[in-house]
Amino acid sequence: MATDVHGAVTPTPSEDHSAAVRVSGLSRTFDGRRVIDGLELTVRPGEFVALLGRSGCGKSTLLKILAGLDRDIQGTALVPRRKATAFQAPRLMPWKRVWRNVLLGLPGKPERALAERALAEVGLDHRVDAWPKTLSGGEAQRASLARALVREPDLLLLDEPFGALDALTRIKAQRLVGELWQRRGCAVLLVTHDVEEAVLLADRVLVMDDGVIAHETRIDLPRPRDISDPGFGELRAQLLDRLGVEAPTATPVPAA
Ligand SMILES: Nc1ncnc2c1ncn2[C@@H]1O[C@H](COP(=O)(O)OP(=O)(O)OP(=O)(O)O)[C@@H](O)[C@H]1O
Repeated sequence: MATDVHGAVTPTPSEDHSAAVRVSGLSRTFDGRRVIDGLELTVRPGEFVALLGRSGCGKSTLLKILAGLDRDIQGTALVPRRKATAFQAPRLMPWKRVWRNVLLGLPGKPERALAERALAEVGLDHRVDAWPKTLSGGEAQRASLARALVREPDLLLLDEPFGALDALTRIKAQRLVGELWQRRGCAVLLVTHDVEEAVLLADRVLVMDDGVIAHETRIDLPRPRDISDPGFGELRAQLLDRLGVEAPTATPVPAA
């Protein structure tokens, strides 16, 4: 069953299994400036979509709207009732142990075992009783992912979840998200600044500009993807070009 961002149950999407996100004519204005301007977007169930775009183009605004955190909109944004988010900052409550953070906000009296299972899925079974301040950056981000997974989402909204991680931890976290997505089969919308990350993980990469989806690239490379594959490099270069960034080239070795 899908709801719109105002929480009203829509008449048709419960039978409409063709989309996990259906956005139409969406606009959001801040101080007289239209940051999102008649945006159209459809994400299929189980699809992994990455969203790129220059800083300030409205990516996080779109994600907040889809998460139901910003309702001051025009147009429609239909999303599944079961959705979950993970942001760049893990947002763990420091006064609650990790497992309690994972269950935070769930209705009823969810059992600890539920949190334990989700924490095991992200490789944190040994940190169930830890306090958030004792977690490393990568562990905190994985706890935040466990909190999202425990909701069994049909749609996972990720806003730069790896942005603050060091390079090695980031690669591990990307791999984990790829595995979780394949195992869970939920749709993912990932906001990122990292073109390589987008090509590595997504079925489709969207570029946002001027308040709309200005460009889309389908990534048909087989998984698991290899960044040294020529096809990977080609797609990365195309997307960098779209973003107005020159792709790095090998530095010529000066003749002796
Ligand atoms: N609550 C707000 N009040 C006023 N302006 C806002 C508000 N939220 C966002 N904006 C403005 O809307 C524009 C889009 O912001 P948003 O955070 O969505 O961009 P972004 O594409 O996610 O940027 P970045 O890649 O730097 O995170 C920015 O110019 C921002 O200043």
